[in-house]
Amino acid sequence: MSTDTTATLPLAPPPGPRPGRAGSTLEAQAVSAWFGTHKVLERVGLAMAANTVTALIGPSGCGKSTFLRILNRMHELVPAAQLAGRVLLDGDDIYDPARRPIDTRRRVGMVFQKPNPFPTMSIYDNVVSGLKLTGRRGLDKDAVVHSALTRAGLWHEVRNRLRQPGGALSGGQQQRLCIARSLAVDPDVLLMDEPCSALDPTSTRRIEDTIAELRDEVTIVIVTHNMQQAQRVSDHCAFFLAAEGTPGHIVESGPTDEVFTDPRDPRTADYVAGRFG
Ligand SMILES: Nc1ncnc2c1ncn2[C@@H]1O[C@H](COP(=O)(O)OP(=O)(O)OP(=O)(O)O)[C@@H](O)[C@H]1O
Repeated sequence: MSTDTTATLPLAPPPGPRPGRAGSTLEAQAVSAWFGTHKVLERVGLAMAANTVTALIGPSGCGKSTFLRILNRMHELVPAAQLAGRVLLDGDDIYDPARRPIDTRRRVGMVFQKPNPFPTMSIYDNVVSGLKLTGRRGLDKDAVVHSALTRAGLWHEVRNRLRQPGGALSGGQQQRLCIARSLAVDPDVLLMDEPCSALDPTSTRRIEDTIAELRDEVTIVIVTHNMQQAQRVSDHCAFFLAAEGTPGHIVESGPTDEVFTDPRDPRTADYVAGRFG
């Protein structure tokens, strides 16, 4: 790889979705969570089918982000955080003592609310930054960069400036760079915690387009406060609520169309109609 800041990668044809590749199923069973003595989730059960997008919706503080972090073992990094229940990734409990957290985090990637590329690191190095950490050595890095940036919908915008710093990109481009960084380690599941909340409408649409394209190869779980976005991007939807100081729980989950147009629970109807939260 040249150090020329205008360098492009001599690769053709551009890679599309990985052939024969499918996302994984993820299933939470009776998941409860605490921070110290504060119980924030109560026996949450949710099946997230392979190659679907599941949106987690609900008012602030009902435990959506905590639940998301439990799905890739980031919750346990918080001091005094505890949990009960099981999370099955393709049928295997990610909390089995024999399994290493790093293996789960390689298979279950995460994109955060605020784009967080390494700002002084080049675009190229940002994309490959997770490879060593996750034990994926000996790969053709140029091919990984080309593929991950293409799948994140960013390749054509940055192909001529791969050696420029990630921090020089716009907010929306930085978020797609973070998606590319997650994709570079070849995850089966991608968790997204309000990935568009810091972005303008155009950048938001680009990320939503990217989510639609990635559905064929990864299973996606997204937290969003934007009801239109939940309807646009998700196949399934789970409505969380933590009423009056009680721990967060799922009031209702199901196909997104049904949750929005024909909810079973009046609290869901009120929330999706914007009557509270
Ligand atoms: N690191 C932490 N230490 C202690 N309590 C925490 C921590 N993180 C979250 N909490 C608490 O857990 C509860 C659930 O928070 P969480 O961030 O999961 O909710 P949320 O639904 O994602 O909210 P928002 O939509 O505002 O992001 C809240 O009461 C919050 O104060």
